[in-house]
Amino acid sequence: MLSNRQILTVAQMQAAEQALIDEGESVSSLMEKAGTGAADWVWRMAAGRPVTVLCGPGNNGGDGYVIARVLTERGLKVSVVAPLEPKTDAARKARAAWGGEPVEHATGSVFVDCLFGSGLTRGLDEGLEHLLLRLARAHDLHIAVDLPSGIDADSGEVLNDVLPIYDLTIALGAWKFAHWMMPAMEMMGARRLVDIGVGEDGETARLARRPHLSPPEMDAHKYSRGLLGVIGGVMPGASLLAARAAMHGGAGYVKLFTTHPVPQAPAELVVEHESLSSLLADDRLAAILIGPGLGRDADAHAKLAWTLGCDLPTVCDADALHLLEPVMVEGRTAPLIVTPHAGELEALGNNFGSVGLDRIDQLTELAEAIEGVVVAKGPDTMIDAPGDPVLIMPPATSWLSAAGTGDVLAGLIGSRLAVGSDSPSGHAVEACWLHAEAARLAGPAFTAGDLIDYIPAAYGNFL
Ligand SMILES: NC(=O)C1=CN([C@@H]2O[C@H](COP(=O)(O)OP(=O)(O)OC[C@H]3O[C@@H](n4cnc5c(N)ncnc54)[C@H](OP(=O)(O)O)[C@@H]3O)[C@@H](O)[C@H]2O)[C@@H](O)CC1
Ligand SMILES: Nc1ncnc2c1ncn2[C@@H]1O[C@H](COP(=O)(O)OP(=O)(O)O)[C@@H](O)[C@H]1O
Ligand SMILES: [K+]
Repeated sequence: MLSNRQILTVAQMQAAEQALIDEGESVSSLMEKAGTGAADWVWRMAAGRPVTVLCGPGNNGGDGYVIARVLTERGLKVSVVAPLEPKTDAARKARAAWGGEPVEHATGSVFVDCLFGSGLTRGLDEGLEHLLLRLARAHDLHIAVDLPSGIDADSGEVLNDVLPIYDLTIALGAWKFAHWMMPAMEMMGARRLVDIGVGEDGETARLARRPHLSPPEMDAHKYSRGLLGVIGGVMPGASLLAARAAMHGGAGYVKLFTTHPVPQAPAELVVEHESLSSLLADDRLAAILIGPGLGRDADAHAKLAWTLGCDLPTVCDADALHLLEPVMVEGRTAPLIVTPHAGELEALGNNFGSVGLDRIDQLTELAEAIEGVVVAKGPDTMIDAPGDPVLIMPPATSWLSAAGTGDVLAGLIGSRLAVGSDSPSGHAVEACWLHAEAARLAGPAFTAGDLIDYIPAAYGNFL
């Protein structure tokens, strides 16, 4: 059965195709499924208007010939541009079955890019880049089959400086990483998946599943729902944002520890100014969040080391990620979640020996090194825990690119960890969904403070 969440590398995709071939499929029969499935989407988009298909030399081009044949049979006017002759048997057969004559150039309504798919090994040369752009400019609607040509399927890297922007990308068989990773995902438009028979493999990366949250138990009380301690520092605003978000994330009780005055703290938030060690000695604490507003001085370092030494379920964000060292996590057994944005991921990489790697490898190596969950934030937020498949969040609104929204997310993760009803990575996923949903409900141009106001409504959408 088609898994609409599975994300495969090119090597995994090839292995999956080989498995189907071993079961009796041929490359041509797979191409027929891929091409007809893609043709259905192109047919809907074209709505009777002329279509131009650009076919490359490999099996992506082969899919293009199947699309051209199917749409011609359905009565559409179809032109094929084929700058390179087909090189694979299946593509040659598909071209013969189409039976038409390619043209040098075409104008029309719908442009279908079947130049290269997952077999792309390098950027497009100047001639192909110009052809692709010229054809794209000559059409109103742009559809990429499997992948836009010119991007690396495994990393999402865009290999040419200028490439078309697509209205629709039709993934074949399974998602590739580029469908959900920046910068490639930005040029894909809507994404649709066509089934060619690739089955479910529990080991591979996947899109994070929308969670189902529960209301408190009938006999719940504030401690049974979870007590979260938020440890602040020199910038009380950031830790206050995190604590306020946490109060709406499911935990029954949130305490903010800070030596600095917090005049804007709401009445419901308990602000503690006593010693950190006495706060951490409270055996009712279910989880700790440390980092937002902490600072990076010696005092902050000492607070972080002490906190991690208490071996409580802990979320480290922001400044804590610059101070975190391998010695601080040694011997810990309680769950640890770190929430770096791109810059903090680099900083952690320097301290934990995962530098010079691509994003996915950096993520997985770091999760191993800290023996905890890594939430690599950004437009393509990814979550990994040692031994688990990498999870990628569906894109959230770009209005989240506002100062302090990371503090809100950290508060939500801490809150879910304090609730403690799922695995630590499950809680990270819940929090990312709550965050994204609150942002969706908040609409345009919100601030981090506004975002917090939408968390209860977002929560309601997951009950
Ligand atoms: N396998 C299956 O069962 C199925 C696969 N399917 C489809 O096949 C696609 C993968 O097919 P594929 O592996 O043939 O790769 P594809 O992307 O068409 O191009 C490779 C060719 O391009 C060449 N080339 C590469 N980069 C280049 C560049 N920059 N500039 C110039 N040339 C370049 C490269 O040769 P090279 O020069 O690198 O030796 C090679 O000749 C996949 O995305 C899906 O659409 C479906 O039909 C379902 C069944
Ligand atoms: N362009 C974007 N699209 C979607 N989400 C984004 C985008 N930019 C940032 N975000 C999200 O907003 C939050 C920003 O966090 P962070 O970078 O730590 O900001 P801050 O430190 O100001 O709080 C993260 O959850 C991140 O995933
Ligand atoms: K393509």
